[in-house]
Amino acid sequence: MKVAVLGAAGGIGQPLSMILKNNLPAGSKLSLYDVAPFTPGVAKDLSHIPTDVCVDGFTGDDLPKALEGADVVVIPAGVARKPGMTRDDLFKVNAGIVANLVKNCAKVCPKACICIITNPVNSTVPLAAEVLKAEGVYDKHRLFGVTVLDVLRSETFLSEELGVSTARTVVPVIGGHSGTTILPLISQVINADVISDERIAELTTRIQNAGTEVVEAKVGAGSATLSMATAGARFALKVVRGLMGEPGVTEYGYTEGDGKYTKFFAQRLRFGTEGWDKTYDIGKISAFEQKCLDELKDVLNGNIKKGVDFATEWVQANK
Ligand SMILES: NC(=O)C1=CN([C@@H]2O[C@H](COP(=O)(O)OP(=O)(O)OC[C@H]3O[C@@H](n4cnc5c(N)ncnc54)[C@H](O)[C@@H]3O)[C@@H](O)[C@H]2O)C=CC1
Ligand SMILES: O=C([O-])CC(=O)C(=O)O
Repeated sequence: MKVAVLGAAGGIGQPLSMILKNNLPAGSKLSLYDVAPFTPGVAKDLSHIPTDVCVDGFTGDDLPKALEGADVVVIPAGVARKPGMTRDDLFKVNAGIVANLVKNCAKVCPKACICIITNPVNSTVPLAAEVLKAEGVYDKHRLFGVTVLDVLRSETFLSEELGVSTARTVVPVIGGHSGTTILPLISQVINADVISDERIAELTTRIQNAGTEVVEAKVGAGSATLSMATAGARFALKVVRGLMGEPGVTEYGYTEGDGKYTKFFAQRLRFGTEGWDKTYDIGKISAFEQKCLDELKDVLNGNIKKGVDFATEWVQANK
């Protein structure tokens, strides 16, 4: 397997690449690309870790070299939030970055599974889909928005709440990846019936605002990087396991599914040898969760439209 990380020299990119170097199957290749000129140095640094994963670093005009033969591309390239900003405020800068990187993927590794971390994920993923369509290579089973950090946070907060190990805490998180579009299904957590409705509402809000909690605590130095690197690696390694033919590997991710709720929607996916091959129904949800789900659809649809509209213009301008 070859995994390329675009934005590999950044706050997420470096620890994500380190986790991948330490955990990809023996014989894999890890390819790092970033506009930062020291990216080959990050690769050199990682290359001294004794695992059977070969690392290469690229910058500048060498993006095609970085992408050559990639099976999985993970994209954390772009700017991060500062206090007072919403994820949507990042769109202006990050939309063009994602469009350009994805166009390169379409040309060099059209069959790669692309995992987008760059915010606002709710919009950058539909945007990427349009760019891939314009290049004639879009396959909805191979394009993902990485929303699994919401799952990690939910596992942490719910295990603290219930006093049980994180290893035994499973929390589905559906919808999207910003504010009220993040919908943890706390009613489905084992023993959640001991948590009051009021407390469930508080926990839901905390999970929805957890990114902002980190942005504020980092006082201007960026947003979640280490927890995100952990989440991004968990996701990418599962995509790899699916591609390698391991049965029954699942995770939550934001993709173009069956359109039951919104065109792009985060839900549990199963990974196969051609990308995701099955989405799981959200199951029985509480009245509170149903109300949240009804309300998030308009917001998410607006975010999706924003990405599609941008891509339509971008594709015309960059023919
Ligand atoms: N999906 C999620 O759950 C999360 C997403 N994020 C998002 O991830 C993105 C990256 O965050 P950080 O790593 O903290 O930011 P960062 O600023 O530390 O790193 C971003 C990296 O992207 C690189 N970059 C910029 N333009 C590029 C281009 N055209 N090609 C290649 N590389 C390029 C920069 O040189 C930098 O090294 C942000 O948009 C942030 O909002 C952050 C946390 C969670
Ligand atoms: O909040 C942000 O800007 C970064 C992010 O997506 C998260 O931490 O969930």
